[in-house]
Parts: sequence; C-alpha cells; structure tokens
Amino acid sequence: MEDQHRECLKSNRSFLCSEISLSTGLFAKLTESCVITDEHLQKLQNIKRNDTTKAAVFEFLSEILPKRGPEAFDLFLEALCESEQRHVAERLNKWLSDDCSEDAGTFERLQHELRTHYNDKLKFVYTMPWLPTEGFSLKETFVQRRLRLTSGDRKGTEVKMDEILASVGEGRNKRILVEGDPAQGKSTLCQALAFAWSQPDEASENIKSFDLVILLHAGDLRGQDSVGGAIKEHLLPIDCGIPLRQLEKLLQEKNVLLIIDAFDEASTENEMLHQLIEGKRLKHKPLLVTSRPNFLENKQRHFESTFTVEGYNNREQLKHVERYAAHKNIASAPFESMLKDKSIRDLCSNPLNLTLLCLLREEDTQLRITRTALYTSIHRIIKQKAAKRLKLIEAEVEESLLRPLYQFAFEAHQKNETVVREKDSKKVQNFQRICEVGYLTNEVIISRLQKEVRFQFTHKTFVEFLTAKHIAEMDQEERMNWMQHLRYANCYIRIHGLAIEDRFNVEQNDPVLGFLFGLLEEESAELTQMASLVINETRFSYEHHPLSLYSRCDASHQLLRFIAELNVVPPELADVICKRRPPLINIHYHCSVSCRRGMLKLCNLRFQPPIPINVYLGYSRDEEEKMSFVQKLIESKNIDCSKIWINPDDHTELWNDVRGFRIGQADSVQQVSIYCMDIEGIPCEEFSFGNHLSELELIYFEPSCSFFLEAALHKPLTSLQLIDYELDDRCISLIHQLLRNQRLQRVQLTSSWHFGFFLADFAQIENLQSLEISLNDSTDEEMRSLEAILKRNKLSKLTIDSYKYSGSLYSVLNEGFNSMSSLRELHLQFVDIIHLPNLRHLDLINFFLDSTLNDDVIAVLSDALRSWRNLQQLSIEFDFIPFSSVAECSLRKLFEAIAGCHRLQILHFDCLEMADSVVPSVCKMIESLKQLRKFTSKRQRNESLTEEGFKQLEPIIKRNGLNTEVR
Ligand SMILES: Nc1ncnc2c1ncn2[C@@H]1O[C@H](COP(=O)(O)OP(=O)(O)OP(=O)(O)O)[C@@H](O)[C@H]1O
Repeated sequence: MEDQHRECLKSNRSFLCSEISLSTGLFAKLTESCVITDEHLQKLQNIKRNDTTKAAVFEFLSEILPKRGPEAFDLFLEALCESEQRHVAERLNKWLSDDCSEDAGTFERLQHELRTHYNDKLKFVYTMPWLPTEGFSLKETFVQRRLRLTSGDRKGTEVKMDEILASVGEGRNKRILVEGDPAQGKSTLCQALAFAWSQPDEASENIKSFDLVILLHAGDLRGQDSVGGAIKEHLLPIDCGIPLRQLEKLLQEKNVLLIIDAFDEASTENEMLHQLIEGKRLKHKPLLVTSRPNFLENKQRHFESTFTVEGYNNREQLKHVERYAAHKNIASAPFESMLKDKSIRDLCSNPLNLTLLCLLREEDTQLRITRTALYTSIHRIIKQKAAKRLKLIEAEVEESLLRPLYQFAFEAHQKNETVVREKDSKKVQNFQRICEVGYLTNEVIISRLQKEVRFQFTHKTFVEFLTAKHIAEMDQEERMNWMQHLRYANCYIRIHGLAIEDRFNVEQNDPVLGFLFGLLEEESAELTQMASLVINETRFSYEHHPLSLYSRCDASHQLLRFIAELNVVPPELADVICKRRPPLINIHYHCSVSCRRGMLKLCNLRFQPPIPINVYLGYSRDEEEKMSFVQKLIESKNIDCSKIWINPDDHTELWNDVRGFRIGQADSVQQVSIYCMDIEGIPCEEFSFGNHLSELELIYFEPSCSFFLEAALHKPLTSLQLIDYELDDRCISLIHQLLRNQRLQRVQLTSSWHFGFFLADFAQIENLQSLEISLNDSTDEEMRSLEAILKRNKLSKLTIDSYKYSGSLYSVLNEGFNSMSSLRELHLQFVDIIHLPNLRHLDLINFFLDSTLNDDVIAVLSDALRSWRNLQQLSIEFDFIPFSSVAECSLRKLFEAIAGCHRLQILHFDCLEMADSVVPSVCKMIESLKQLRKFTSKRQRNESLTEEGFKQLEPIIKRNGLNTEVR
C-alpha cells in the first residue's frame, strides 16, 4: 500500500470507525476481490460479535487492509461504493485530493518549522547527560573542527567543517561519511551545521545554500516507512498540518541536505538507513552520515567522500578553554595552565574530555583534584552514555561490558599494547557491545593476504585506568603478587657500539599504580601494604643526596606521586610513612606536578621532628603555582622548608621571590641559593634579606651582584658559598667582612680562580666544619693557614678544587690527613693521589676523586678504600688521556677494594675502562655490595667490552632495587 493511502486511513481513522458498517454486502465484495481472506472474515465477525463493530473496523483498518498489497486501497473504496457506503469513499477521496493539491505555503512552512526547531533545540550542547539544565551555548563555545579527507585523489587534505559540503551535489558527490573516535565531536558537528542553517544571518556558508536541512539521529529512522515519516515524528510539531505526501514531494523537489548522525548506534534493524546509504531512497539528495570508525564496513563503498574528525591540536585546545572561560565569564589563565600539565595532556585532544577537565578545574581552583578522580568522572560519564545508548542500567553495563573490558585492558597493558586482537575479542560473546561503550574503536587492518580486525583503545591513559580497575578488583594476594613483579629502580644502559640497550624509568609504572592507589583509597589495609612495598623497593627512607644543580627526581619519589592520588592519607598509612620517614627530601624542577602534590600531602602528616626539605624549582614555568606551592611548604608545621634555590630572570622576579618566600625571615626559609646569571645591573630599590638568613649560596656571581653580599653583611650566616664567580676589589673586601662572622660553619669559594688569600680569614673561624676552596698558586703563608685549619680537626667536609697542586699543597694535605679524624667527606679535583698516601688514615663516608688514571693512582686508592669501612658514597672520575691504559690486574685490585666497602650505597665511575676480562670482578664487586642502591658508569672507555662480556654483567646491574646508569 502506498504511503499516502496508509496516511489517509490513519488520518481518518475515527471517522471510519464510526461510519463504516460491516455489512454482509461489504464483506462479500471484500472477499470477492481478495482484500480479505476467509480467516480474516472469521476473525472480524468474531470481534464484531464479542466486542463491537467499531473494534472490528479498527482491526480491519489497522491490521489487515494496509498489508493487503498495492491495490487493496482502491478495491476497498470500490467495495464501499458497492455496499451503499459511497459517502465514506467520497470522504476518503476528498481527503486524498486535498492532500495532494499544491499548497504554495507548505515549503515555507516546513522551512520555518525546521528552522525554529533547530534554533530551539540545538542552541545548547548538553555534555553531561544527567544534567539537562547545564548546557553550553553552541554559539559561544563551539570550536571549528578540522576534518581530514580519507578517500579520493585529494586524500590526506585537511578541510574545515563547512568545506565538506562545498562540492556536494556536483556530479556524483552525494554521499559523505564523517568518522571520528568516540566523543570526538561528530554529533556536535552535525548540530553546528543544522544550527548554522537555521540562523537568519547572511553568512555565506555552504550550508546556507540548501533549501532544507534535515538532521536525524540514525535511530530516528528505525521502524519508519519513509523519511517524511521520521521528519514528522522527530522534527515537526504533531499539529503542524503538513501532510506526509507533500512532505515527501518537497524532499524530492527541493535542494535538501540529509544529515544522519551516529550510524554506529543504530545500524541494525534499520532498513531505511541502509536504503538511504545505498541510494535506494532519495538517491539524488546529498546525504551526510556520521559514525565511529569502521562500523560501515562494506557500506563504505557507497560514499563518494569520507572524512575523519581530527583531534584538537594545541591551538584548538587553547581556543576551547578560552571559549569555555569566556562563556562562564571567568579568567582563562587557570585553564590555560592546565593544558601544560603533562599528566593530563593526553586527554586534551578530545573535546569531551577537555570540557570535563574544564568543569573539574573550575570546581577545583586549588588543583586538588587527583588524576584518579578525573578519570573516574570521565569513566562515569562514558558509562552513563553507554547505559543510555544500549538501553541498559548502569550496573548491567558495569557487570557485563566493563568488567570484560578491564580484563582486555589489563591484558593489552601487560603486552605493552593498546589494542585487542580479533582472536581475543572472540573470547567473549558480546564483544561488539563492549566496543559500543566507547573505549574501543574498530581498526581494520587490510594486509595483502587477509583482513585483520583489531580494536584500538581510544587513549593509552584509558588502558592504564581500566587496567588499574582490573587490578583493583583482584584479591589482595593476587594484587600484591602482581606488584612485586614490577621494577622499582631506574635503569639506563646504552654502550656505544654494542647492541645492548635498556631504558627503564620507574615513572613508567606510575600511571597504573597511581590509579590503583586512588581507586583503593578507601581500603586502608590494602593501601598500606602496597605503600610499604613501594617504600621498601624504592628506598624511600634512605638518606638522600644534598640537593645540587644536577640532582634529578629519582625513584625514591614514587611514593609521593602515589599519595598525590589520595584525597586523604588514611591514618594507618600515615603511621607507616611517619615511621619510615626519609631524613631529607629534595624537590627539584624535574619533579612532576604529582611529586609536588604528594609533597603537599606529606605536609599534613605529623612528623616529629619536621622533615627538612630542600626546594629547587629553578626553571618551573608557572610562577604562580611555584609561589603557592613553596608558600604551603613554608606554612606547614610538619616539614621544615630548609633551603630554596631561586633562578630569577631579572630584578622584579628576584624581588618577588625574596618577598614571596620571605627569605631569611624567622618563620620562613633561611637558606637560599641564588643563580645570578640573568641578573644584570643593580636593583633600583635597596635589596635586603630577612634578619635570620643563615645560608647564602651565589652561583655565577659577578661583581655587579655585590648587593647580595652587602645585604648579607649583618646576618647570622652559618654558611657562605660562592660558586663559579668573578670578584673585584669591592667584593673581596665584602667577603673579608663576611668571613669575620664567627657563626660560620661552612664556606665554599670555588671557581677557576685562586682564592687562597681568604685562607687566613678561614683560619680565624673557630667552628669551621666545611671548607670548599679553589687553590692554584698558593703562597707559603696561605699553606700555613690551611695547615692550621686541617690540624684543628674540626672539618667534616673538605673540597680542594685545583688544577695546579703544588708540592707544598700535597704535603700540607698529606700531613693533615694524619690528624683529621673528624673528616667524613672529601672531594679532590684534578689531583694526583700518589702524593697523598695518608688518605688511608681517614674515616670517610663520602669520597669524590677526579684524577688521572694509572696503576700507581689505583694502588693508593685501593689501599685507602680498604681502610674506609664506613664509606657510603664513592665517586671516581678518571681523567681521560687518549691511548693511556691501566693494567687489568690494577683494576681488579680496585674492584676488590671497593667490594670490601660493605656500607657503600652509591658508586659512580666516569671514564672507567671495563673490558670483558674485568667484568667478572665488577660482577663480584656489585654482588658483594648488598646496600648499593645506585651504580653509575658514564663514558665507558674500553672498546674491548663486547656484548658477550656485558651479558654477564647485565643481570647483576639490573638487580632489584639497584638504580643503574651505564653508558
Ligand atoms: N566543536 C566543539 N567545540 C566545543 N566542544 C565540543 C565540540 N565538539 C564536541 N564538543 C564537546 O564534546 C562533547 C562530546 O561530543 P559529541 O557528543 O559531539 O561526540 P561524538 O563524536 O558524537 O561522540 P560519540 O561517538 O560518543 O557519539 C560535547 O558534548 C561537547 O561538550
């Protein structure tokens, strides 16, 4: 039966039910012309008998007649006429002729109805399905999208949204497919097109050239007999009075663009959709279909052009947050700085995620929100959207679709992949539905031989989050077993010429473990057990190096990053952290935002006494964040913000830092290191520090920075350090004045110059415990001062930085070593230690040597090492002299001597000659150093180390808990 006849019966149904008489005459005519069968007759008579005539007529009109073929309607009219019911037939004929008559105003009315519908319904974007009141104005927040052509000659070309319509209608270019990952903005793009068409402005966009734009969801076509029917049902008011037949006629006659969104959501049981795509309906009308990737499979060939929606680039991300902020009438700076946060960068290329990040950032001005909370919010939204589109309740989505997905993610993560392979997908029955949730997209790989389908996770970070969900659901034993098998030490192995390479940074485990901590926040016992494992494995509680310009964020910070994922550190875990507190924590500019957040969490734990913290945020880009972070550290009673490094670009920044951090004030940080390189000229205001300044370190000091020395003149300094500096007479005089201060315990004056003339001042400082000085051409007078200092036996640290050791300097040092039982740290630069055999009388904890490598040096060094039973840190930098080499037996002796330093924790070599023949001794050495936690060998010299030789060493330097760097 034709649509118009069906419509006619429907529109006149109440009239027909009350007017038609089911007379014998009518039944006779209908059976004679085969409009009804004997069974139909039986059925209708039964209804008439048991119910009413009206009920029987209703059954006939709705259930029987429409299904009786194309002729049935006309035969029915004839039967009516011949059974004395002509008036009924005439009424139906009149309705049909009225309906078909040209109505000059219908097109305008239809256009008006569609435009007002789009204007009303599409002006807002509703991102959160559960918040129908929270809409974003499309006009104000929409960001122009870029699409990439993926078919035809111009494949790869990038076009703007409106440009995809430019050539529509020309030639065969009628069917357009736009694919895009979940939540990449396909629906919003369709919305923007239809909305743009509905607006009265004069814009010359391509979309405006269409007489009619029809935007339907693919699901709107289900169960429809015609596109007109879907339009009537979904886009027009019930009483608009536009007859279906006229609507269909207009669709044929006018310049119409049909947009069908979300093929992927409603492609099954949708004959109409397939007919449209295949050109069986509205063949000559442009059709734009959107879908998630690879759902169209063999339908793809019907499209003349195909595009993908590109993820946001940096410029678009910025535009998105700017528009968001302007729409909400708030400052955009916090959103812009959010874009720089490494931990969420992955999410920002997707508009849904970026919108959610903005929403969360808006609520969380203190950046307290954890990554876990962020991903949990996004996960919740994806789950709700899935429940809606799959018509399930959320618990069902979790149980039947998400749990298997967590398992897939875990398995993919174990293989360091982000895909699920077809054969794995077959392990579950409902895999296609799992895909529909929105975390996986189909990826068809066409090889020459066969088609292979893989399913790609939309983001690597989602694989990590879903993996953590899987692990969170494991039982405790299984989870701990999984954790125990992870690596907790950094490893960097790369030797020139050898095909051996390993780069592992504990941060690689951070994403999954971080999420796991966040997800198990409520499970205090589990959390504490996991944290204890991390504390052990990463040596969180060990003594850390004092902070220097070259320090890096190392494995021991991992716990900080994990507790950053907790909203509150549960008391049980807090107890463990307090008991196993490290003696010192360094925060430097390599530290991630998570390290810093974790540090702020530590500030709330009760450490008695407070843990000292050194902070070096020299190159951090976000000044505001840096300031507020350090201020929070300063305010905390549980930590002691001891020393801060600042790296000001100019005087304004210098002032901001000194004032902002209240440097030198009683209740603030009292030790400061200033990197002076960029500070030029003298400040316009008088410069000052707080009255409690206790340590001043100036790096790259120049005479123009003498105002720092002046500002420190009457402060209670216990430490004064000038590193890599130049001095004029005025500076020298200021330093002399500063050295009169009897509180000084530590002095460092190191640069390439000779500064022996200060030795007389040092000799006057009663409590001097640490002396670090550059000495090149020393006078006898100066040597006498040095001798006095050494023999006083107060020094615990000594650094001699010299490129020209005189005989007298060697003899003063060698003599001095006899009586320096307090010395624990010794740094000797460019020295020839064969002149210092008394080294062995010392009792060192930390020894740094920069020396030319030869057999005699190794003999003296080995001798000394054998007597240093308390040594914890050893750094040996051998000066590289081309073509020189040492006897292997000497090297073996050295390794044996080191092997005896059982307390050694840190071992560093530079330019070590390690040939295959000494590898067994190196292995033995490392094996015997049970407390070793860091092994470095840089600028590996010997070319005769082979892959075979290195293979022996590999398992030993990769042992659990040993941070290794060999290059
Ligand atoms: N161009 C845009 N400008 C600003 N925000 C956008 C844009 N596109 C999308 N968004 C944001 O992203 C959200 C998700 O977009 P949308 O629903 O259009 O994605 P989709 O590709 O249709 O997703 P799915 O495949 O899951 O159906 C929107 O609700 C909106 O908040």
